[in-house]
This record gives sequence, structure tokens and C-alpha cells, in this order.
Amino acid sequence: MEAPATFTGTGEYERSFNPRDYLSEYYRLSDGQGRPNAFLMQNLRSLAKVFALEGLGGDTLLDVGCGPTIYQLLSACERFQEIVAMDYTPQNRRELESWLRNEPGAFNWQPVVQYVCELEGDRGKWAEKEEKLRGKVKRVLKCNVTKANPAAPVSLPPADCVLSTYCLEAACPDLPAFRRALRSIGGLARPGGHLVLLTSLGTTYYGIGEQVFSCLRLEEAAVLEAVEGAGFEVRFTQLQPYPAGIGRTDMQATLVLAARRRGTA
Ligand SMILES: C[S@@+](CC[C@H](N)C(=O)[O-])C[C@H]1O[C@@H](n2cnc3c(N)ncnc32)[C@H](O)[C@@H]1O
Repeated sequence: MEAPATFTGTGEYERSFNPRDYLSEYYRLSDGQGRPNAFLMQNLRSLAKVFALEGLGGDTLLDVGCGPTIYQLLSACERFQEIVAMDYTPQNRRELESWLRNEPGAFNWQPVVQYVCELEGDRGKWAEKEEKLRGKVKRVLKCNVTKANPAAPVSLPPADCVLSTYCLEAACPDLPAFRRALRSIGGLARPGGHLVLLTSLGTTYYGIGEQVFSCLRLEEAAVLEAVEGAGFEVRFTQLQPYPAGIGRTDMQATLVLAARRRGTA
């Protein structure tokens, strides 16, 4: 498998991104042989650590490029009162809404929720956490991170935190576009508000079933520079090597980052 000849844009996401295949390839806690998903587990541990940082909390959190997933919100929902989830692709928003409505046939996140509850000290609280998260996600909106107002035509009040996991590098074909998108999504946070990013490094593609999607090949220094350039002060970083055996991708590592928007409200 190799990167597509031309960068996959929003059209390809709308036509070809299959949320169920994506979830079963990357987001099951263990595979058919019971082997643990080290990629997912290390992301969950990092998110637990980030959302336990001093001062990282508030009323509103925006999850930009949420995809069909909820793993990124499991620690966050303990620190924020209201969550707005946003993604370009309609089938991803529908998949997320299906879990939020607890519909039969929705993806089973229970093992993942149990794992996070165990990290937080009580595995038995998984059902309570699922209900808490369902209650806190107030809206699921369309967004486009390549637009100056990613939530247009909706105008959102400045948020206490913007979270984005593995989205910008999938949406931006080059570094100038990545920098612009960071400025746009960063502008959704209030001065003094937070930015939490999980960004894949060294990646040119990721596969889902037969489909292959492009990824902007990033290095840590370029991401840090873009975050600072978007008006944020970096407070926390962690580099995680990509464990072999999960999905089909040439991802090298994940950069986990928390930053604070300069200025005061
Ligand atoms: C690799 S998935 C990441 C999904 C999820 N955040 C996660 O952590 O697994 C990339 C996501 O970016 C979304 N996306 C692609 N282009 C976008 C754009 N221009 N604006 C907003 N979202 C976009 C896709 O629909 C997809 O859900």
C-alpha cells in the first residue's frame, strides 16, 4: 500500500470513508485473537494524562474532525460541561449520532470505556460514563477545517477548549494549509482557552478496507511551530511511537500536545 497519487480531499471522504470499517480496523480494544490494541491504549492513557493537567477544564469543548469516534472524549467529558462534535463527513456524524442515541447496532465502545474507567480508578463506572458523555454532547455539526470559520454557517461562541485528533493532517495537503487550518480551529478557542491535539507524524497514508487516504507528512518541529504561530503557548508534549500491527499505514508516531491560547478573556 502507498499514498494516493493526489491528496484525498473532502469529496473522497464523502464518497469513500466507511466509518464502520474505520472503527473496526483502528478502534477495537483487542483483535480477534485477543491481542491488545496498543495504539488505542496509548492514546487513551495520554488523553487521561492531558485532561488531568492543572487548569485544563471549563464549560465548553469543541471536538474538530471528530470522525465516528468517542474515545477522545472519555477523559475530556469529566472536565467540561458541554461538548460540540464536528466533522466534514455526513456518514461519520451519523455513526456518532447513532452511538449517542444508544441505537441498536451502534459501535460497541464498552471495552474502551471500561479501560478508561479503569485508568480513572473504577472500571465498574463504565455505564455511568457512557450516559455522562451522551448527556454532554449537545450538538453534532458539519465543519470544514479548510475554511476560515470551520463551523460556517454556524457561529459558535468561543470555547474553553478545542480538541482535534488525527484530522488536520488528513485534511490539509501541505504545510501552509495545515498552518491556516490550525489558525482557524485555534480561533474557535477563547483567549486563555486550551488546544489539545493528537497528530500523526511521518505519515503519508492510512488504509481503511480497500480505500487509502492521504496524510500530510509532518515532523514534530513543524507542528510545534504551527501551534505557536496560531497564537498558542505549548504546555505539554508527548511523543508516542506507532505500534506495529494496527491498521495499514506508514505512521511513525503520534504527537500529543496541549497548549494555551495567548491573551486573556
Ligand atoms: C483519520 S480520521 C480521524 C477521526 C477521529 N478524530 C479519530 O481520532 O479517529 C480524519 C477525519 O477528518 C475528517 N475530515 C477530513 N477532511 C476534513 C475537513 N476538511 N474538515 C473537517 N473534517 C475533515 C474526516 O471526515 C475524518 O473523520
